[in-house]
Amino acid sequence: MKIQFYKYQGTGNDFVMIDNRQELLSKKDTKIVKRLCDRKFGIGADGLILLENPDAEGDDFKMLYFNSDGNESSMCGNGGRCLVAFAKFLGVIEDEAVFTAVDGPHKATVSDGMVSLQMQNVEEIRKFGNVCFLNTGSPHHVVFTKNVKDLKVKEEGAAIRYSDVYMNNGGTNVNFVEAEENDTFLVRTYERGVEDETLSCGTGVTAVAIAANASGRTNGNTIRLIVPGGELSVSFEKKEEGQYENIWLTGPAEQVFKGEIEC
Ligand SMILES: N[C@H](CCC[C@H](N)C(=O)O)C(=O)O
Repeated sequence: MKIQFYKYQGTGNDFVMIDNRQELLSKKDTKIVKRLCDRKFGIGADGLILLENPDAEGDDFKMLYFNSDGNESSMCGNGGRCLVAFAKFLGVIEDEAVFTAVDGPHKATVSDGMVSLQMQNVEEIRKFGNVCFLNTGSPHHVVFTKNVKDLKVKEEGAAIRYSDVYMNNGGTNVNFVEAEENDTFLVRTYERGVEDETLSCGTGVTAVAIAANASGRTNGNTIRLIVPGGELSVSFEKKEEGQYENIWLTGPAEQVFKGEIEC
């Protein structure tokens, strides 16, 4: 069966996007998803996203996210932003969206190629020295360090992701962070389910921004994150210790190409 697909990227985190409202693609076929994401035998992407008809009253659509290993996964922040741009391109929305993803409801706005996505509230942040662990729709280990540009992110990230602490609890994403001038941080991310460094991770930079505030590394509530694929910003409201709400991830989302592929 021929399937039409669109390729999107948000600060270098790239996705195969499929309008699956006719439910042409079987959601559970891990092998197909893995092949479509394969950078040699398929289209190539960090993940694959299905736009589906909404279940919840008042929603514009539903989001299903798959990592490039073919498995359905937790929330993807950059993917959510790209999906909103895709929905606008398809005429499913105009400049605002309400949709449900694996981690619950999301609101978003889109204008001039920039998408702002509201993320789930953060209820708990665990701190160990220069490390924070929190969930922003996906689990993130955040380590504040120096000389991030010299790190071997794939090796060092995998060592943490597969360590006993995380191995038997579903694993984690790993973010290496270096403070720049106040309210700006450099971030490199090892992504679970891609099992490599990605050029950007939306739920990752969201975790970094909140961890920086929670650990006293910034007093700001609008944080600039510089990633290998570009720049994102995260804004939030701190309610109480470890409680953050009204969290918004903002950055570009671009359609790169479209095509058809035999599935
Ligand atoms: N690989 C992540 C999900 C996608 C995260 C990332 N692409 C983002 O933009 O949030 C995980 O399995 O937890």
